[in-house]
Amino acid sequence: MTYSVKEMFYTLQGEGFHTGRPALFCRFAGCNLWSGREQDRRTAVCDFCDTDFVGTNGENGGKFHSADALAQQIERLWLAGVQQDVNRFVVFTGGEPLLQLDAALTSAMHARGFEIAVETNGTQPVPPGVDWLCVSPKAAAPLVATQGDELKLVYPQPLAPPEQFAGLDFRHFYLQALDGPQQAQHLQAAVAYCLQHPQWKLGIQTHKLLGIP
Ligand SMILES: C[S@@+](CC[C@H](N)C(=O)[O-])C[C@H]1O[C@@H](n2cnc3c(N)ncnc32)[C@H](O)[C@@H]1O
Ligand SMILES: Nc1nc2[nH]cc(C(=O)O)c2c(=O)[nH]1
Ligand code: SF4
Ligand SMILES: [Mg+2]
Repeated sequence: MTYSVKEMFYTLQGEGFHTGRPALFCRFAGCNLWSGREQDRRTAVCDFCDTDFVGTNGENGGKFHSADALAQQIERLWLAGVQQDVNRFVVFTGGEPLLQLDAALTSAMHARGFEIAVETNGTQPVPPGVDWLCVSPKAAAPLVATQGDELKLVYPQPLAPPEQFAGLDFRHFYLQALDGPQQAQHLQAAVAYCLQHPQWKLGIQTHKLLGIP
């Protein structure tokens, strides 16, 4: 298996349950719900993406020709970032990470002592070895990952209201305001929804507030 990685960076998890936790982010290239090209955004299944996941030209990006080669580079970047080597934590995201993440790579990360988190749109089967699964469903995309650790719904999506997901098997339910020109209104609406439906917590994209990657 060859893995195509857009970028890798050491930062704090900015979103969801593990907000604030130091993590090595591995952003895979490519997604099944958008080409990543602006001219295709209007017609994409997922049209609000805040991320550039095209190609392998980002910081520490590239093609890795085996699970071990990629795991070794993730470990190197982790070690380059930390002073105290504890609590090893990798977040696989993208693009859509479950187009590429496989059992060989989760095994190679576990062999190096990493806890593994995944940020997925929920349209792909989940490989074995994922320690923390965050599913972020998209309206008009089939949801196959109906259980996990946190469900993080970008809000509002008129065709994917929270009630559609409230019965699924997750430990935490977050509404994350849709970032864009209307973000302030979306935040207010998310606050109001959480107040009325205490099953849900407000999720903030804290890295954007902090100005960190
Ligand atoms: C860029 S996606 C990559 C992982 C995966 N493809 C997914 O959609 O979950 C990472 C997270 O950012 C969220 N996200 C993307 N665009 C956003 C936006 N404009 N506002 C708020 N959250 C957004 C996604 O829903 C997802 O939870
Ligand atoms: N700091 C930080 N936290 C994040 N949590 C999820 C992210 C993502 O793009 O998947 C992300 C990201 O891009 N940066
Ligand atoms: S599914 Fe995720 S990576 Fe793909 S376009 Fe949507 S937010 Fe971006
Ligand atoms: Mg992001």
